[in-house]
Amino acid sequence: MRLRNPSAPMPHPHLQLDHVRLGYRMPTGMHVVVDDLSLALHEGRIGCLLGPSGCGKSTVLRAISGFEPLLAGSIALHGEVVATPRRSLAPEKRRVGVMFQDYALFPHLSVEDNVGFGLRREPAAARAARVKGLLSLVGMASLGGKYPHELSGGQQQRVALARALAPRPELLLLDEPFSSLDVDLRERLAGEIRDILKEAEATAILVTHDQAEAFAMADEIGVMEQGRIVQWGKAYDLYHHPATAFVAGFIGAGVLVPGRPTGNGSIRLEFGDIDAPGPVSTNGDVRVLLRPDDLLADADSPIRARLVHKVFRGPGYLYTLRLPSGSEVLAQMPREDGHRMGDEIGIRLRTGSLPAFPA
Ligand SMILES: Nc1ncnc2c1ncn2[C@@H]1O[C@H](COP(=O)(O)OP(=O)(O)OP(=O)(O)O)[C@@H](O)[C@H]1O
Repeated sequence: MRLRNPSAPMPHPHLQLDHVRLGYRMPTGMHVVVDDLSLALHEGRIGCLLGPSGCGKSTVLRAISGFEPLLAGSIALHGEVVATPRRSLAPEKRRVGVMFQDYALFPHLSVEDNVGFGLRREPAAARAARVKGLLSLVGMASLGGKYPHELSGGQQQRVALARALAPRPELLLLDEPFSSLDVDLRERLAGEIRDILKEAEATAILVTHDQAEAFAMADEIGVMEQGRIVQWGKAYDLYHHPATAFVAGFIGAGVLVPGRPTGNGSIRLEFGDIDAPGPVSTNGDVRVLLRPDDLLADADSPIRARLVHKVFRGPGYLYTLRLPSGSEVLAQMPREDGHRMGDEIGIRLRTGSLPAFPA
């Protein structure tokens, strides 16, 4: 592991986007799809742009790799500005590698030749050594002679990763890399690919609409909504301290329940008071984020809710509970406890404070 002298100034971010605006020219005029987007990623970090379909994630990746002109702002790689609205360094000069969702392996080339494809100008011995090292890094050392159609989806994905890493890109971009794999494999492979990128000391940006993938792979995540990053942070903070109601709704399961600030630092919910997460205006109702793990079953609790839906989730059950007002909340219950549909269950809150947003 490389250690940094703590008194040395922080180096330039490896990738920096400042107030970037991007759009497409339409017959009706310019259609802006990304606006005022800024981010900074340091060397060796894995960042992620996470957001719903159409929010502009792929457009940002194309701008970083040099295939989308900027309408405003700038992009810098390792402290060097590579794009502004007036000038743009050619994609092949940026040393940015891209790995797409469909792997795009060459079907007529063996695994080894696929991985070595970007190294054709290197001397044969150096090229062979690099290919061997990469195949071993991605756990495919014995499969170099196979052809893509002989491999599983996960294996093809590893070959695609080795091929993208081969020319030692300054930055690796991963565009929805797991979307063609089934859900179980996706999360496992995301974790494995994270380990490989860390081992290779690569700096990478992943784009995805899948939160599990983002959480399994990224060090830091930017949640995008309609062309803007609405929150940038670690998975834990996005989950527990969402900055907006949109982030709260997009990340993890949960329900926004109505609440009313009492004026003395707490918020009144239908089933009791919670501490306000910070200064909350008393003039107006709020919505409070309640995650399934915020509620506990408690037979002695005076707060009663009716069980209207119950799903087995392996480690436990996910209950949908209807409160007397008719609003519904989710509750994660640890194991079978004999509750039946329609039962009235005593519940209580696990935590004293929950995120709140203006109603
Ligand atoms: N070539 C294009 N011409 C015109 N509009 C485009 C073009 N490419 C994308 N768009 C529009 O720009 C917006 C952002 O698209 P983009 O592909 O960046 O989103 P995304 O978040 O990557 O979505 P997805 O997850 O579905 O790939 C969308 O409204 C899309 O319709």
